[in-house]
Amino acid sequence: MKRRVGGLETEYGLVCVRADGSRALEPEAAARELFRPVVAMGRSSNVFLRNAARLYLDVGSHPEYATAECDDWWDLVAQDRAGDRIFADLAAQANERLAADGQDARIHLLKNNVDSAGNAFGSHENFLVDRRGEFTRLPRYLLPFLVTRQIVTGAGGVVRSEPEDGAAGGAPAQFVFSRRSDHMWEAVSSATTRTRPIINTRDEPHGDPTRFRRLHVIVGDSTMSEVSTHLRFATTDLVLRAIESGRALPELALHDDITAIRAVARDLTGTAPLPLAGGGTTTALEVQQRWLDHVTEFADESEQAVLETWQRALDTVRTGDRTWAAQNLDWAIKERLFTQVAERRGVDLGDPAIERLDLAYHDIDPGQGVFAALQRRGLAPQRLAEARIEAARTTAPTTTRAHLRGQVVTAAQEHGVDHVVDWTTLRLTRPGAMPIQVLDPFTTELPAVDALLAEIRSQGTAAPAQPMPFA
Ligand SMILES: Nc1ncnc2c1ncn2[C@@H]1O[C@H](COP(=O)(O)OP(=O)(O)OP(=O)(O)O)[C@@H](O)[C@H]1O
Ligand SMILES: [Mg+2]
Repeated sequence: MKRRVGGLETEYGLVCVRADGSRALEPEAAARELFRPVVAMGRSSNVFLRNAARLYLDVGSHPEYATAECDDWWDLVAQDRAGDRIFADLAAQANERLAADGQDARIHLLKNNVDSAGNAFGSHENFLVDRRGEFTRLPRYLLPFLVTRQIVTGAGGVVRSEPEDGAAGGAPAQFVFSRRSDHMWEAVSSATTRTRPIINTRDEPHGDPTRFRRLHVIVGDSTMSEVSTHLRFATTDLVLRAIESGRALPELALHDDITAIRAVARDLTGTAPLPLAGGGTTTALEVQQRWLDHVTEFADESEQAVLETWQRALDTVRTGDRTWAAQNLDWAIKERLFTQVAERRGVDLGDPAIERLDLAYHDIDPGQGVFAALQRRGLAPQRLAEARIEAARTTAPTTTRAHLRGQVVTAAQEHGVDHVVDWTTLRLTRPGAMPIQVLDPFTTELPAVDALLAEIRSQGTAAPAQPMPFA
């Protein structure tokens, strides 16, 4: 597929603490407070916004934002960043209500993947693929790429590895490319939580099932850096295109994906031997470089910047020179930050202060989050213009069917007309209203939608309702 649709689902960690750091509200109660304006406006904790994204409360009290369908990966980053701001505003509003109520309680939303109790939650990438392509052939080529992709796009973090010799004193704390690697239990499966696979095969295309499938990639870390988020989609898209092209591909199937993903996380040199299914070994750096070299053969002019950034990321691991990466890639930004703070305080990386810093890095509150503070000091990237991120809060991507959904939701909100939409369907809730199906994610114009918009405008109340106050 030359043009591909994709979307990113982010589950946020939710904590509500007192000024002394102890827990103030249980997650369920904090989530209820957070979603109060959403439920008041949308009469549900599962709504679609004017930017065509889905905002909802998933099981386990993890607020989730799923971006609209994008076919440009910088658009996707803008839509994702807009989601952070929408949730940051909801949290700020909830905190004002709690304070006005005299409660010593503050909600924090964390765009990360593991909470302090060791529970993992997700950041799922969705890619449209052709039904006729051999879906069953995908994992063989995609898995080695995804297992090793963390050396580029991992969020970084600290784990306590098992001591190799059972020595006393506990396991040493160690910086890793991705903590999520330890929470992956299967390579491919149709479950998302129970066994947590790298690729989820649940067949839910959100489109014409005879033409499309939706590839659901579960392995990614939530990334704060726009460069890291962009690379997750841009590199995977290129690899998918290579697989779809039918040409000869790098044969790098690993002997054991799950053992390998944990080993890759812990090896900051990228050179630890990874046994291949067909005998012999490879390394994380080799797998990534082979794929990069392979896709370079057919990438076009507009993709040169992605190839260069990908190469820079690999060179960082190969040479150990962090100059560029420590200001661009999440794992390297965190590696430098944690190392500096640990040295300054005379503690090791396993110290609780470093764990708190890790959480604060992912706090989406623009005033309290460490990532936002680093951005202000020029130590973390901001590639997208401020205006583009702000516009993405209320404007859907214009090059996919999200454009249609965005128009319908915007008009319905402005005119106070009850409606129900999902990824494929648009309809009014009045009795007898016919649903409009948009089964091709690339559709951006449809006469039936024009008619629906005219109906909404004619039905609308004389004094239009205000759009949702948070987006
Ligand atoms: N045909 C498609 N191909 C690829 N991505 C799609 C397609 N249709 C929708 N998407 C994207 O897939 C994501 C779906 O998010 P959603 O949270 O609803 O996921 P789900 O897997 O269907 O459900 P849940 O998270 O409730 O299990 C969105 O980011 C959306 O933009
Ligand atoms: Mg979801």
